Amino acid sequence: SSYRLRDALHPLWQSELSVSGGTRQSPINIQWRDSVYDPHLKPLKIHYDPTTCLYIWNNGYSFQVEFDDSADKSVIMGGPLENHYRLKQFHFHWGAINEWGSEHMVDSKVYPAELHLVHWNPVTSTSFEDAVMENNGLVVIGVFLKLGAHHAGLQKLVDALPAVRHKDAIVEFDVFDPSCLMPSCPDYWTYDGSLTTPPLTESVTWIIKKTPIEVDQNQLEEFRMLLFTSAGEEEKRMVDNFRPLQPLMNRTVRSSFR
Ligand SMILES: NS(=O)(=O)c1ccc(NC(=O)NCCO)cc1
Ligand SMILES: [Zn+2]
Repeated sequence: SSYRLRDALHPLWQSELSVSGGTRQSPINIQWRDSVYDPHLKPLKIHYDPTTCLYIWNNGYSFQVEFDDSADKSVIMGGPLENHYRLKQFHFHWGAINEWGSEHMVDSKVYPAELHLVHWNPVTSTSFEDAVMENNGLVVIGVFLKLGAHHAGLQKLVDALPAVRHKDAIVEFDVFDPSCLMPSCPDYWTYDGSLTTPPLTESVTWIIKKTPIEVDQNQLEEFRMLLFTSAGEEEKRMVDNFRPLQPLMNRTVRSSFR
């Protein structure tokens, strides 16, 4: 729709026009009826160790929670994956108002926000930075957020946001289990895509959960009080930090459910 076009020219994405030749870019609109049920897809297995949580910081695009990925402590496996992947970080994308904010869409339905849990393949890469450049080096689990009940698990994260209001602010965040942000429904879609912010590399196996989690208005408002800007600069609210939809091109989205 119209605001998507406006966002394509949003300062954050002026480089948008420079990514030429991409054949598997993200995000996409998932057309439920065009997705193909794949009976070979296994249930996703998630084992996060809350003590691997390190800190939360404002990287100027989003707020991000970083994990200790020096061992196979917080890992995912199963689903469409051939081996295990290590959790590196998670972050969110959201809008200025509840009418938009997610990166992916389902039948053109947009959610107010989207969580991304970013993992890398320690079997084919020696570090996250390497895996960013590897075909299928990364797995990102996408979880939609919808307006509804207060999310108690998220609140611990929200309470830390004032401490990372400005770009490059960082605060220790010791014990947090991101499994609490996962919907209980096991259903997901999966497709081959890319990072949605520079370097936009086409190294991501996306796993998009079908069922959103619920958060309340106050929790979304707290996201919108973060700033893109550093301390001392003219304040710019951190909102609309999502990339516009990208063409599906020659890709099929598979579903784990009928
Ligand atoms: N939004 S997204 O596709 O999940 C994503 C995840 C990681 C990155 N990049 C990243 O973590 N870079 C740090 C060092 O390469 C960019 C976008
Ligand atoms: Zn993201």
